[in-house]
Amino acid sequence: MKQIICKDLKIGYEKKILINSINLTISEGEYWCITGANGMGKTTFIKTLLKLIPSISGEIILSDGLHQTDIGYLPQQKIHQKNFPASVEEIVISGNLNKSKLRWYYNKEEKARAKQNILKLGLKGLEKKSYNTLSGGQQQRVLLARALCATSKIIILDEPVSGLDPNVTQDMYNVIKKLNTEDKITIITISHDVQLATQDATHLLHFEKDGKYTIKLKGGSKC
Ligand SMILES: Nc1ncnc2c1ncn2[C@@H]1O[C@H](COP(=O)(O)OP(=O)(O)OP(=O)(O)O)[C@@H](O)[C@H]1O
Repeated sequence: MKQIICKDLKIGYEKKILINSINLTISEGEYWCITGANGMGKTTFIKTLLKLIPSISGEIILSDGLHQTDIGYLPQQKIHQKNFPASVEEIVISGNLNKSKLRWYYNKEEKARAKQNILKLGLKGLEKKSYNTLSGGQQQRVLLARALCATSKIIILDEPVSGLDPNVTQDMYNVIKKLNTEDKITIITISHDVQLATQDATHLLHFEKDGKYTIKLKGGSKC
């Protein structure tokens, strides 16, 4: 089932076009990995998909009843965010805010969903801990559990393993792979580690200089 269709999508900022004419379709259950050198426009692309910034031209079509709120987002963590003074359970349950914005409390299902995602991400026992006392890998799991409270359809991740040591990095990739293969969640992730990231990806979107890009499918064939 098609979920996101980009048609002649031109991305960038005022007077600065980064990628010209992106044409691609992301379907349910796919795992897209976006690579490219620094400054090529990877983060700009996902922010454009998330409608956090406007495109220069072209279209992003959400297909088959998908809504913008069905797209979960794990942003790149900035240093000051690592010191956020809230508990694990408070952060995870806040993933429901998009849906509950007309209410000032969380309902039963939202609380159950938060509990379930805490379990799924191996955070049981850490619920009352303050986020700023956790390791980098645990913090990423908390943010992923939060994103899962917002959606069970698509998750977009901006460099989810940045700053993690190799074992924790592999752990994080395993968690993401499980969400993709077992829960059928569509994954769109940015990575600098092409080899590790593409071990699980079904599609490799590579941004190049001069506004160009390539798409490779698992197994190496181009499309
Ligand atoms: N708000 C902004 N206004 C203007 N230019 C911006 C803005 N944000 C980013 N840029 C510029 O757009 C270009 C692409 O940035 P982007 O963050 O999308 O690259 P990236 O491929 O994700 O890089 P990295 O791998 O370093 O994270 C860079 O030259 C950057 O300086």
